[in-house]
Amino acid sequence: MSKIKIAIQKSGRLNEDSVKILKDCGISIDNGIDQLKAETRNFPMEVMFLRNGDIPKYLRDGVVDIAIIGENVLIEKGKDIAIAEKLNFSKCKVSLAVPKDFNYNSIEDLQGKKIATSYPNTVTEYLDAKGIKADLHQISGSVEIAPNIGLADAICDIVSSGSTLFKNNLKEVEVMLTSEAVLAVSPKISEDNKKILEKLQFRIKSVLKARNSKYVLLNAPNEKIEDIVKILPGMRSPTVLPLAEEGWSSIHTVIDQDKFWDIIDELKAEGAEGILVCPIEKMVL
Ligand SMILES: Nc1ncnc2c1ncn2[C@@H]1O[C@H](COP(=O)(O)OP(=O)(O)OP(=O)(O)O)[C@@H](O)[C@H]1O
Ligand SMILES: O=P(O)(O)OC[C@H]1O[C@H](OP(=O)(O)OP(=O)(O)O)[C@H](O)[C@@H]1O
Ligand SMILES: [Mg+2]
Repeated sequence: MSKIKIAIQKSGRLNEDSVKILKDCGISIDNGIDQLKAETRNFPMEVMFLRNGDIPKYLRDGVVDIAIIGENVLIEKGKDIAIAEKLNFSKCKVSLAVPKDFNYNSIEDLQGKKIATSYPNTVTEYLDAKGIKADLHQISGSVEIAPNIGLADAICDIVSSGSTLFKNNLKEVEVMLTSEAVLAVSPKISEDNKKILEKLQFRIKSVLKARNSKYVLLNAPNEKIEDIVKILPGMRSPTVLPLAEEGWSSIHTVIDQDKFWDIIDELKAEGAEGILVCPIEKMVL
């Protein structure tokens, strides 16, 4: 039977969440930590542990069928590679930054300047579109230190909390792109493995949907049910069950995590009591 080959990052920012999402999809990896390759239980899959930056080439060559990779890396060196699913973790930006005392007004201020980066294609494309010519200095890490040691006037690198920029006395001046972890697909994937990919994607969608949803139970007087149901954006319509106490009901529904606190305030105002909020493990739609 065919097995799909998936690449995940060997170590670094993406590794833990990549292993976790596979686990939440019911796929456990047999002792992958110090190996480059591991088998999985319960699913026709082989896992390769690779460097994030090398993965686009392995996908292009068909050495692996799919991969969990930072979208920013695909934009930099894998524009020909398709994204099957966005995974909602490792969210970051790729930005241009300059020293805090640089009097920056517009991108024109970078004309002819020296920019240090690990993302030369992304920067070149961004600057070309704005008619700016800069002198790129490609380095593979610790980019934020470049202006302080006189290596560059500006930098382009990943920004998340902004604390690395802050510590190095830099300020973000242009956000070139936003990124998150994605499931990418090799253009050479076989028909058999495409079917396995479909199964995996179905599981991933259920896991992601569940992560973003909460199961809510609450009690309310019967005369308030209609108003409360109007507030609740459930999967279909909420479940309403009578309580042992005459005149009261229990209402059950699923709501988006992001909307949760706003909705809770409205529910309380309508007389809801005993509100319970529970995590959901999987949501099959
Ligand atoms: N501070 C951050 N916050 C959120 N996501 C990040 C952050 N830094 C990096 N990422 C994301 O995680 C990916 C992997 O970053 P990491 O620093 O672990 O590896 P790397 O050194 O870029 O790659 P390699 O695996 O090739 O050594 C990046 O491409 C980006 O998508
Ligand atoms: O805005 P922040 O939250 O500070 O995150 C941004 C930093 O995170 C990444 O580095 P990482 O810590 O992965 O180290 P690395 O350079 O060794 O990859 C990235 O290269 C930035 O330097
Ligand atoms: Mg890094």
